[in-house]
Amino acid sequence: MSTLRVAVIGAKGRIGSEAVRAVEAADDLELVAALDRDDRLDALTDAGVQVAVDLTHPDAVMSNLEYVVGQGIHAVVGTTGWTPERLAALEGWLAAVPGTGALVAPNFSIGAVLTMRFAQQAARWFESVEVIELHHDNKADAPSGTATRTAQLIAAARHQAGRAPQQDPTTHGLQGARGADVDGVPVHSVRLRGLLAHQEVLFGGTGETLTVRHDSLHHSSFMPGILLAVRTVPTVPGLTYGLEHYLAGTDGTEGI
Ligand SMILES: NC(=O)C1=CN([C@@H]2O[C@H](COP(=O)(O)OP(=O)(O)OC[C@H]3O[C@@H](n4cnc5c(N)ncnc54)[C@H](OP(=O)(O)O)[C@@H]3O)[C@@H](O)[C@H]2O)C=CC1
Ligand SMILES: O=C(O)C1=N[C@H](C(=O)O)C[C@H](O)C1
Repeated sequence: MSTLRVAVIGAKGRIGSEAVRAVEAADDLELVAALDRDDRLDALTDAGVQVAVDLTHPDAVMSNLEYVVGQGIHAVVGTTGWTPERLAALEGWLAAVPGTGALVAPNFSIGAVLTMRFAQQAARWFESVEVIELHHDNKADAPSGTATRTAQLIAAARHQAGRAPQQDPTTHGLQGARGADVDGVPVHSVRLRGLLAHQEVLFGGTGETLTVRHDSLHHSSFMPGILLAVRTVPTVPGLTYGLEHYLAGTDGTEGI
């Protein structure tokens, strides 16, 4: 059986080290490069890498991807900090190397992908919605990539349903008390030692609330999604945003 030659960039980090172990344990994948800060990216070409997994830092990911995609290496990206401008830049680099694919996944865990989907479905039925994300105390970015994407999806679903933007009644208070505004959806970020990655989406209507909650309790929760992405990305040229696009059909159904 021929194996896919894989690299992990950010290999010494919390999720990167788990990804190294997951790739090494997969019979159909071969870990041929494990890079971290200060390692040279040309090691990827020297090692004949076919798929590179970036799990680094919002400050590092764009220069990494410019090199990776420029070399025609497929990219699986879990690193956060994505903006429309960054996605457009990545799309431009991919267009210059036809046949090369990149997946940017705000979250690789199935539960988080489902949370986003359920939140999208619920969004049009409730007047109020707020997102609370809770993470470990070393996280560099806030709000989390997952919470940002969740709020964007909720806002788009509300807009599509013709729902008016939420009105914030606050006239007195401290700056920041109502969280960050992501497309009109308040997003609150908690950073606490002992946590890993958690999210609640709170919906409110007349006399009722609905809470959709997801908890990643260990970095192993992200591994099935990363391995699926590594195996799929060579078959999907161009930019894909969100693991849900790779899940369709994997269990014989239409996907989520
Ligand atoms: N999409 C998803 O499902 C998930 C995404 N993430 C995201 O992944 C990213 C990493 O998270 P986490 O593992 O917790 O962070 P860590 O800080 O634990 O790991 C990042 C690693 O990348 C290294 N690094 C920094 N810059 C570079 C560079 N230019 N080249 C190579 N390596 C570099 C860091 O080195 P140093 O320590 O020296 O800075 C560190 O070893 C974050 O953006 C996080 O949000 C995390 C979990 C799940
Ligand atoms: O930094 C993390 O830990 C995580 N980052 C991603 C995010 O910002 O959404 C995914 C998950 O929440 C873990």
